[in-house]
Amino acid sequence: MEKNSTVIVVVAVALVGQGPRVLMQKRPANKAHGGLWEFPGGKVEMGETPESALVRETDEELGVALEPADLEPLSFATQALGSAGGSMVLLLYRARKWRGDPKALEPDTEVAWVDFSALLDLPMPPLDVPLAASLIRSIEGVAKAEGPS
Ligand SMILES: Nc1nc2c([nH]c(=O)n2[C@@H]2O[C@H](COP(=O)(O)OP(=O)(O)OP(=O)(O)O)[C@@H](O)[C@H]2O)c(=O)[nH]1
Repeated sequence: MEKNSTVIVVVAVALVGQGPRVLMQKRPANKAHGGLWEFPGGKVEMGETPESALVRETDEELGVALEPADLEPLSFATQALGSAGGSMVLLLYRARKWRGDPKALEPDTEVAWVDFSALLDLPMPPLDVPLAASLIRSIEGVAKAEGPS
């Protein structure tokens, strides 16, 4: 049987604030990965670039305005979609600048600022665990490069 070669591209962003801390979003109970905490974002739609999809998703979900130039590619993770084939690729960006105070605008979602020290204790979808670890390492790398304060 011919395998499905569809690749679903999902984009997500780590909004990083002082602390450091990161904005996480709780998924609606009735959706895939319901009740788990993830990075805000969603699927890239036809005609969009990954960056324009993220600008749209963060506007819709959080009411924040991101500039594509402020999106730093950070890491990615992939997952097979099941026996029919196909896969999902999750691209994680990092942003330190945005306009607006993030709020949970979608029904049945929550947002929370999470200290990096507590991030890996959150219940997250499986793909987010290595991505969260990459995020923590990236900030530790910045702290080392900048030297003791
Ligand atoms: N946004 C986002 N989605 C993630 C993350 N980790 C992860 O496994 N996913 C999965 O990627 C998929 C993204 O779908 P979504 O439902 O958020 O996308 P969307 O906003 O375009 O939704 P829709 O298809 O319901 O309209 C979901 O299966 C979601 O569970 C993450 O950190 N952020």
